[in-house]
Amino acid sequence: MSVADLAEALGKDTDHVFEVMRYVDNSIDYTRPSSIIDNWQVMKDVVTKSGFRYNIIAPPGKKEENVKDKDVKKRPPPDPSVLKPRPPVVTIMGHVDHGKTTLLDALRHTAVVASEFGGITQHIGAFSVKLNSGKKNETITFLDTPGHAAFKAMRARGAEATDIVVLVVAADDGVMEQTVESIRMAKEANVPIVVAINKIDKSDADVERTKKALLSAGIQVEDFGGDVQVVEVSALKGTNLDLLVEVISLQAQLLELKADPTGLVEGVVIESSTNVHRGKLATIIVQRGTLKKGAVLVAGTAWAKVRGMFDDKGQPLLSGSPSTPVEIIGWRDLPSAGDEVLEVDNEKQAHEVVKFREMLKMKQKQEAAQVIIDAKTQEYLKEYKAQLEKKWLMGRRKVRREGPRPKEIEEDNSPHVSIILKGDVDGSVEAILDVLETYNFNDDCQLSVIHYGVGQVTENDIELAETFGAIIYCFNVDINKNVQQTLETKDVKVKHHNVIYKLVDDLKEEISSHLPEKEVEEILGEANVLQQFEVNEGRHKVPVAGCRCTKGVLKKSAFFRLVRGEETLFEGTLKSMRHLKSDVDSIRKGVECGLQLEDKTVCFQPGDILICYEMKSIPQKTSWDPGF
Ligand SMILES: Nc1nc2c(ncn2[C@@H]2O[C@H](COP(=O)(O)OP(=O)(O)OP(=O)(O)O)[C@@H](O)[C@H]2O)c(=O)[nH]1
Repeated sequence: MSVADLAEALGKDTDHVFEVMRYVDNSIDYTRPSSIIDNWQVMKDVVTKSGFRYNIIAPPGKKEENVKDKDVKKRPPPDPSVLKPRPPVVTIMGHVDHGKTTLLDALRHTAVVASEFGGITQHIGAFSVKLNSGKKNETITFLDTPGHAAFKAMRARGAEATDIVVLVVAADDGVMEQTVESIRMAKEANVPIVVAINKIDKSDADVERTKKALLSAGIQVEDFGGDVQVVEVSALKGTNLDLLVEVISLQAQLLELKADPTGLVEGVVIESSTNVHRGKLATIIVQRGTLKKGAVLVAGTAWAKVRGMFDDKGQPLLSGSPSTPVEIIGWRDLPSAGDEVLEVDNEKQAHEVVKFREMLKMKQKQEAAQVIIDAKTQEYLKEYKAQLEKKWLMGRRKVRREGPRPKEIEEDNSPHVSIILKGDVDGSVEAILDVLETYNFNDDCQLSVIHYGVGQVTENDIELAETFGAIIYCFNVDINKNVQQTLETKDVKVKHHNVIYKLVDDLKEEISSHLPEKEVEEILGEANVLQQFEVNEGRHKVPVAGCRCTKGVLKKSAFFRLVRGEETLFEGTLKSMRHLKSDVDSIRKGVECGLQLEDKTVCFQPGDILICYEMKSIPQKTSWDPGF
């Protein structure tokens, strides 16, 4: 930072910085506004002496590039003329243990049996069931992740992958908590329901009761005149599964499900996993376009160049049309279930999209972190202020924040200085208060901070100052015209400062001026005792010191101290001062004289010293050392 930069950061001019630097060590080299302050301590000192506080933060990173929106979005809705029928995508939902997994297994088994390839099914998150009857090539796609958690997760990401919900309700158990929850979620997503009343093979199965309970739960069962189809099945025994598939197919026909099989692929990730042999895998359901090998896909911040596609029987696929679950190999990163899948033109675009999305993600993370940091800072500041208040109240004996009551002032004649402190920012006021904290009341003058705050001087401040006889100290704040007018009618002192140490120096002077004057000795002269005489005073003989003035002057009216070696034998006034035979008022250096003390009992010896002094009153200075 240069001197000019620092001045700007402080909201001052460079003269201010140079002025403060006069009181800062090692700052002699910084003579021009462009001088770079390379000494950290100098920087800190200038800041604190200016009444600010500093925060140490990491240097700002590279300036954010002005990145263009490189994201890729879904295409606008297709022209109805290009739409082709597509299979329904079905999710099975229901209460715990009502038989979702068993039903899926049974349906998958049906699929295997019906499959022309045969082979072993593998779990890829979804599978297709070919209908035995009906139109040729008619299939249903089942999402192989039962339970509403998966459904919820998909919806939370805005992926409406499901066309029909099969609600499994165990006939022995009836409608339970998660049955109701599943109904609510399907309704919210506006997805039609087909009910599979399961476990009808069980002896305690009660289909009628279950239907009634469903009706109460808001399902318009067809037996009761509603439009929701109900199939009674046994997933375990395989009873009525064909019927269930037919009913689903019927429901799908009612929905007239269609999709655009042309153009760039759009889809949704159903499941993703890593396989030691095959690498990163993800099953997607194509929703638009037809997926081909070599296509480049983006899902969240992951991308893939499709190296291979497989169906749920592990058979390689050449293409994936809408509603078909396809397992894809070729992912560089694993996408997450529910991620929207979009085909892009080439790898370069995939890179750009991913980079852009990562940048957005990072930004969101930073913003979220900033919110937390801001909240923490606020919390810290609040705590800091509370502590400051507490500190001031505790330190009242030293420096009274509240100051004395007006009545106390009238009764209390001991020296005190009351102040009101107004500053431009919290930091400066607190910094000054911190300095005032170092004031030591041993000084015999009490310092009271009647009031402090941020902002301009107000009428209220003036009123307070008048009541308490306080001085208003302004740090970097002005007084507006109206307040100035009020001020002119009052006997209130206002002092302006914009450098802390100057404000403190001023306050020191103010405090000093309130201290009582101090009595000090002023040595006028010194005399050596040559011998003791005795003179008659009435009937008594009194001792007189025969001396020579060796330093300064001896004044008769002044005080004298008789010193013998280390010992002081007398302190007081003279009875008489003579030179030869005559009384004199003073004796100069080199002149001999006879001095008689007020105390006649004091005897003299040659070699004694008499010191002549006067008492003088001098103004006191406060001993307060604020540390700078
Ligand atoms: N008798 C009979 N038992 C069944 C039937 N369907 C499922 N079960 C049994 O009910 C129990 C629970 O079946 P699951 O398929 O695991 O139930 P789920 O709904 O998938 O359970 P969660 O995965 O825990 O939610 C198992 O012991 C099944 O064998 C059925 O039609 N008849």
